[in-house]
Amino acid sequence: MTKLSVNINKLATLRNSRGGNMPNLITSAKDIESFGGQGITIHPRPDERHIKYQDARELKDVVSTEFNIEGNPIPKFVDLVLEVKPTQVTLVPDAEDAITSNAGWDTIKHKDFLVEVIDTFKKNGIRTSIFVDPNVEMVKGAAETGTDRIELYTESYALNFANGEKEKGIKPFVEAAKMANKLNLGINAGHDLNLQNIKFFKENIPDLLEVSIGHALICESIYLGLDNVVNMYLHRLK
Ligand SMILES: CC(=O)[C@@H](O)[C@H](O)COP(=O)(O)O
Ligand SMILES: NCC(=O)COP(=O)(O)O
Repeated sequence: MTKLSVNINKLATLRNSRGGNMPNLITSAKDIESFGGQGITIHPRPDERHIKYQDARELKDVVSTEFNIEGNPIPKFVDLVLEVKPTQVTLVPDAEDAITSNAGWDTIKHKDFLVEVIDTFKKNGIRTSIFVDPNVEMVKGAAETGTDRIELYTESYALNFANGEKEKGIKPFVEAAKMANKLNLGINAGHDLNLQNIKFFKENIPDLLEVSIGHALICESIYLGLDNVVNMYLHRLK
């Protein structure tokens, strides 16, 4: 079974745009779980433009499914994760000014760093995952870091799928996943997955353990919820 972990970064972006506490992340996380979501993902960035470090602390007390914290393991991120102790930490090599994640780790070049930081998290009972491009050499490098899982960076798949080239898009992911299976690495995936492209991805990736989905899921929730809410307003305005 593939678990769905809902990334709530975008809810925090919306909340922060007005100050105040709407939408409320704690209520939203609980609701997502009550609707069947099997995990909550957050990706606090150094500028805290969406998820704030304090959100991570508060969510820890209410998330009863899997809590996944993603981010670049700079010292303050490492301290936060060690304090919060989520189920899983996903290491992402994103630059401070990145609009969103845009590359996986070079697991060969950064092997020593990754070995050290993964060891720290694992000693604290936190499952580790590292964000990688669908590249067999990077998967082999990931296995050497001691990580429990990899997260396949799916932007290229999503782009190819949207361009009508799903077979071309999925191919490197199938190869990377087969290598991960061979090396006993668990497989997660994420970035730009959506209601259109998720089924084909799931059907083709052997032993896909978890997907984390945020941007599209929140947009789709707006598209699919607008009809209902507009009509609720109209009803009250009668
Ligand atoms: C690692 C990954 O792909 C996601 O965490 C994605 O980067 C979401 O982050 P933003 O919501 O900041 O775009
Ligand atoms: N790890 C990927 C994630 O959490 C969500 O990415 P996206 O769906 O917001 O692109």
